[in-house]
Amino acid sequence: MTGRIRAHGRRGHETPGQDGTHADAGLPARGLRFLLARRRVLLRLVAWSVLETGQTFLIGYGPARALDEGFLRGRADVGLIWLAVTGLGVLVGAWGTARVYAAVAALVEPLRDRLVERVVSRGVRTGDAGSLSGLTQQVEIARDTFAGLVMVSRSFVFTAAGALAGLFALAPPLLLVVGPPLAAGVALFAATLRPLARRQETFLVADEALAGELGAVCPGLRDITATGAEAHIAAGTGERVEAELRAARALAHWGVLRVASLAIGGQLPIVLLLAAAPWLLARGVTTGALVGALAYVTQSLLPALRNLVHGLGTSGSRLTVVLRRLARADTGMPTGQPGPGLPAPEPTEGTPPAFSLTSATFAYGPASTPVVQDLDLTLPAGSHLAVVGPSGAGKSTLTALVAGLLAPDQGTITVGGHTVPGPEAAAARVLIPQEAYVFDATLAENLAYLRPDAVPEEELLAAAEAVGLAPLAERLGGLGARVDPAALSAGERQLVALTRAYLSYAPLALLDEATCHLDPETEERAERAFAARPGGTLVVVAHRISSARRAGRVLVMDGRSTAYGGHEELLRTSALYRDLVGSWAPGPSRRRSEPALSLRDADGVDAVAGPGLAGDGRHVVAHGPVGQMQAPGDLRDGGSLGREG
Ligand SMILES: Nc1ncnc2c1ncn2[C@@H]1O[C@H](COP(=O)(O)OP(=O)(O)OP(=O)(O)O)[C@@H](O)[C@H]1O
Repeated sequence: MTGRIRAHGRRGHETPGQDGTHADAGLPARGLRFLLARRRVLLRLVAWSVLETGQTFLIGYGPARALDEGFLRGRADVGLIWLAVTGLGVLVGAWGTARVYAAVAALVEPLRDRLVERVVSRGVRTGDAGSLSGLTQQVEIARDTFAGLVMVSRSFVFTAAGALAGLFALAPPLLLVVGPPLAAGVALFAATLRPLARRQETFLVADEALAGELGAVCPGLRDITATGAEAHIAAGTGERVEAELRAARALAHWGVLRVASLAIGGQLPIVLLLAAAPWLLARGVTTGALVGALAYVTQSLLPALRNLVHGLGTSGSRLTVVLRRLARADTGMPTGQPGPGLPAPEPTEGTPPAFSLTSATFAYGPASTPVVQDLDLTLPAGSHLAVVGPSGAGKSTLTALVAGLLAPDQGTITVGGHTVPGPEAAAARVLIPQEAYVFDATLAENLAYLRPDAVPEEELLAAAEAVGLAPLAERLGGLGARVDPAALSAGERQLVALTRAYLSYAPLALLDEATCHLDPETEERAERAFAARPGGTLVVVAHRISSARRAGRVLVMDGRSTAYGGHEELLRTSALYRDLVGSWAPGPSRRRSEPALSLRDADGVDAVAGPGLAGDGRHVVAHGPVGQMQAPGDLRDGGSLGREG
């Protein structure tokens, strides 16, 4: 078979409650306790930050003095000395900032260590390696974000202190011009902080939910199409896109206020200083002081405020979300709601064939040799067909055409009387590929995924029993047990996928080597269960002779030539089929005296065949080891093949 996708994705359905977006009263108190326990580090941080205050002070004061006492009085040497003092101040400030980083590390690393310790001990206790790796990643986010927050908020406080002190030292009237808009901007920002943080959180949760959804969906696109779940997946993903869009809009509305606070607190003072220049000069404010004030606003206050607004506005809420999750050891695991699945097929007048190909031709490229050419094949509802052929003969291509994954270049295909491709046809078939799609949710959610309705527990258990999943279900801990796809063997995943398909309303089941990892007995049980679905049709791309024997009809594919008939008939008529049967591992030979199937032709005359059956236009009554089909119409015959090789 061609490669198939195994998606281990999970369907995250995070709600604010689950995600910890509601207030967690313990968190601020714990944060305060953490800081108080590190008073010495905090003191060191303050001490080094004071150097930054001094640097800020000099950024405005130095140039002001250089102008007023130096350059404007024709004393360039004095001006240069003041500029040199300013430069020295900047150097000392930079040295202080480097020490600040070390102090911040001393504050942040213990937080990280403590969080890692908690996360790891929880992971060791629960043995939940997947959640452990997710949580440690969140710890790193928390560490980086916390460090960023400490830096920007500290920087704003000490820069603002230095700038305000400088303005006062230069000329107190300058404070009257710069102070009120700065205070108004900071007040507006403070007022928007909480609502903005809530919206930021909502956005983050919506963003993660969408990313989780896409992470789960994208690797399984082929399987989703194969199982006809496109509409459901599109609806689920669409909801998440909408949720993120709504969250982004709400965030943007509040973001406008954030920009306004920056404009009022950081940019308005520049305009006011320029506009009030005559008034200030008239009150004895010197030119140098005016230039110094402009330097404070443009070089210190505005950048510090901008960092605060962006840093606290974005990182603050991110940190809150992450810390809450870590505090609750909650990574937002999914609730994994079962999807609406496939709609029940519309009841139709009469019973259309399970599928029908009319002059179907398909090639993978315009210049390629067709894999399927001019094929007419009609399979009555309720049949059991095995598709066999050497590797590369086109078996998967045929199932993909019937499933609507590929479109024929010529001819038409219908499933359940509905044209392929189309939603009705998609709802009438389920394709189970070789690589089974199992997702990280409960077993019940995995099994009921293709059902639009709530599936009673008894039905799930009955399906598990029929397909052969029951022992695994018991071992996993029942229907409510969480399934870790990576912890299942390939065969176990196939059993889960088969049971899911068994429970779906799609009457046509296409098993594209979907049982290749099962042992022969389990494979037989699963195939028989599918064949016995009332009104169900089973198409199996067979990889064992036993599969072909069990099926009422066999389609032999070999490039562009095909042969169609019962097992015995094909043994007589198809050299390729004889070769294939010979090359398959021989099972214990059946005694010819023990008929596997008895055939009753259309006139009610019984005929006896060996393993398998033969002949068009016959009804089949099964008994004996191969004939344990239970459902009426299980091996109903009547398939027709327009083109035989
Ligand atoms: N996506 C593709 N693009 C181009 N050629 C393809 C593609 N998929 C299959 N083919 C070719 O089409 C032919 C039929 O492939 P297909 O997978 O249907 O065969 P198969 O009978 O299912 O083989 P197997 O038993 O090995 O899985 C092969 O020659 C294969 O190389």
